[in-house]
Amino acid sequence: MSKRQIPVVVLAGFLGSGKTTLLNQLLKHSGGNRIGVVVNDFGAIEIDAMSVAGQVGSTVSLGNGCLCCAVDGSELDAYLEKLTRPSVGLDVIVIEASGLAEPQELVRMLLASDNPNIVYGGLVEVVDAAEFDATRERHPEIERHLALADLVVLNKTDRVDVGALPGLRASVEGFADGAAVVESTYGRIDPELLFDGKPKGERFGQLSFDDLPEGDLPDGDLPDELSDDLTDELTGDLPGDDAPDEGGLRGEHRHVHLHAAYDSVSFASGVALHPRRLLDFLDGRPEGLYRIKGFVDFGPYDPRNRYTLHAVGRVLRFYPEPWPRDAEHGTQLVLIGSGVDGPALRTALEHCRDDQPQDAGLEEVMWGILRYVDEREPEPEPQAESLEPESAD
Ligand SMILES: Nc1nc2c(ncn2[C@@H]2O[C@H](COP(=O)(O)OP(=O)(O)OP(=O)(O)O)[C@@H](O)[C@H]2O)c(=O)[nH]1
Repeated sequence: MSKRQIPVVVLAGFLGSGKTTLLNQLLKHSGGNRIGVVVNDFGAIEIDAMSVAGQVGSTVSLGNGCLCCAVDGSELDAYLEKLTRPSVGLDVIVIEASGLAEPQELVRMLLASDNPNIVYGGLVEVVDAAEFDATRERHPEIERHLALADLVVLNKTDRVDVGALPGLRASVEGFADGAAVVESTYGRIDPELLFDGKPKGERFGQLSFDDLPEGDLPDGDLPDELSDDLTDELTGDLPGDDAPDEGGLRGEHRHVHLHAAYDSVSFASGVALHPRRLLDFLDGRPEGLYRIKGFVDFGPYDPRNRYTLHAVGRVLRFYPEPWPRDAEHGTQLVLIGSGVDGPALRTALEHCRDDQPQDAGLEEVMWGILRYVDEREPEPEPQAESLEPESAD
């Protein structure tokens, strides 16, 4: 009797494009589908894993470092093995890649997996509409990612002039090589696009090893010493199927990865941060510091709420929400940037700590922060009841 294989969808997209937001939308409006989630954070503190709704149960976290650099994908295989046990009863698994992952490496791992219970379900690439041109200029690799996508979600259209949207969409479609492009705000897409329904007449879930070399880095873009190796790899040298090449180009140096140019800095503090000091830090953040995310504790300045902080490029937002019951109060931040001075950033954040609050209770201390407060994205009408996931074990 043939068993139904569980589709595994890769959710990719550059830093801050809206992957976690989209994933949370899917989880809330799953239409009765049971979704397993694998989250891959780039920083040492697993902010994404903590930000996924219903994170207990069928969510597993592959933290600290891009999954695309796992040489043989064995860690991923181990998690997929757990998630695909019949007792878990999942209909679909979504892997949220880090914002710097190379999607083709993840796709390759899935295609190479010998887990008989899964089938590769396609690559969804999330694009920040407002940042698309700037990101592409800095990282032309994005064009390559779009070419591999089965579905492109042009997200944050609310941040783009209505008049500019058709041109932007046409540009994205030009790179997307026939894949469906859907526009969204706050990741609100029809969940059917990922589950049963595939965009009619368009490519979805058809990628195979043969497709992966296409649109990948041409030799000319690579340093000479890397190009032969990459060509080998793209022409069928599957991850893990030859002897490790210690000290050679295998693993982290073998392919040119987007995240090679980025560093992450993690900062945690049990001492509350002073709102004004943090704001000064954020106002003066260096240009290369593209992404900041995490949770901030302003202690006595707002004892009821924790503040989720998101900076994407120059956009800064705080989202206050009551501290979860029993949550230990504290600040946890991940900062991701290119050409940034990690120790200096950490020192600057340490200076934001407020050991002896002098002006606690003075409302105006929070005013600066409140200028950046965004209401949580408005909820659309519920489309279906959500389903509480079971434990993966
Ligand atoms: N204006 C606007 N903001 C959005 C939209 N979608 C997401 N955001 C915001 O963009 C920020 C980043 O969103 P995330 O979902 O965390 O992005 P991500 O791709 O998971 O980020 P990384 O995992 O760091 O790569 C958050 O502040 C979101 O609320 C949108 O459609 N419009």
